[in-house]
Amino acid sequence: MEIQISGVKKYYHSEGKIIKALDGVNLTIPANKIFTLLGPSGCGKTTLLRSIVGLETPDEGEIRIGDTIVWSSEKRIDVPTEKRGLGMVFQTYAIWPHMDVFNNVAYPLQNMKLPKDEIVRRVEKTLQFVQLEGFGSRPATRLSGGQQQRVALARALVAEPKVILFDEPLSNLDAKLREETRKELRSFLSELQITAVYVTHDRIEALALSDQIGVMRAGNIIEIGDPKKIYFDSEHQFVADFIGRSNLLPVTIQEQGKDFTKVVSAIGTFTCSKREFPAGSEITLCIRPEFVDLIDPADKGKHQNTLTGRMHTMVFVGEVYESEIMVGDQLIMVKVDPDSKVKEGDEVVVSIAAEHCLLVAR
Ligand SMILES: Nc1ncnc2c1ncn2[C@@H]1O[C@H](COP(=O)(O)OP(=O)(O)OP(=O)(O)O)[C@@H](O)[C@H]1O
Repeated sequence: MEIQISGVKKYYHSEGKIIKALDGVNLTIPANKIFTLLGPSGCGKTTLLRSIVGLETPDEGEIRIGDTIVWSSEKRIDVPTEKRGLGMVFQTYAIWPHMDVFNNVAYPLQNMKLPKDEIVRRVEKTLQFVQLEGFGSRPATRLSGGQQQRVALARALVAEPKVILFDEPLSNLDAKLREETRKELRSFLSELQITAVYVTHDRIEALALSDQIGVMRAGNIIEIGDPKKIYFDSEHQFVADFIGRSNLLPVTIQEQGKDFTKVVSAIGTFTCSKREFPAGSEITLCIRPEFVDLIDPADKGKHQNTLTGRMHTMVFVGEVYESEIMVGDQLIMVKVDPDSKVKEGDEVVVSIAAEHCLLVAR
């Protein structure tokens, strides 16, 4: 089911200040996809999620789930949480320690007062789906973190909701388990064909899990796109910077060509992927470290956008050296192959293909 959010505002008043947690959010969350709200702490992700669920009452606007208006300030509609047909998984799994796995998962169905045999059938089907078949009588506390998270997922799914919402569900797991659970979750959700709304401030999680990402800043959605669009082709410096390591250089436009834009920075001119900006715009050139190529100085004339500098630092992190080159008085981050012969202090020449010179609004 599609979720439509129109003009939703939520202001908090604290110590004489107004906090604009949601500042007129307009957003369409597509049906049957994994949509992630990504942004730094305090940008309003949880407030938006809780407003969809009905745990938070916005000040203004309208929220529609499928064809049903679940909240509207103007029409004075406020459908209670339990009638919104949603499943929810929280950061703290919120599974009940005094119950076994079966009863944890069965709880929403028992609340709906379904017949006992129907409850057993649906709980078993859901436990099988999350690969916890045969765990029904296990006390919930005698499960690993990843298994507890799957119980929470099963409980959210058992009533067959049309929409499932996740608030940082993996943040209590260690790094390795988080990675595994992320993969599992993606495959569970893809198989179910369900609308999933996922809140995280972890960019890798957002990239790995989502069909679409909505990046939030200060109570607003500033950019929406699939993970590759957000990573490779973002439009705002804030998004480019938040989603991955990048070299950000202030630039001014020198020339708009037919299929390129030429810009000037403190360390030289760059020919970039074409992007139109209003005259006089203050813009930023974003270059990801993985697209800065070390080249043979003798080949300098054959390459675009070359820079000469000195290798400043090289930190070996396994698959690459995370390195920095000093060009003028600007440090440029670059990834260097682990078998490279280059050493700190060497003079080096790098080039960056125009297609990887991304111009973004500040
Ligand atoms: N009950 C409240 N009273 C006052 N301010 C609040 C309240 N709840 C949230 N806020 C403020 O509203 C803003 C948005 O909070 P929210 O929890 O939605 O952000 P978030 O993006 O989910 O952050 P995090 O990733 O840290 O959970 C923050 O500035 C927060 O301090």
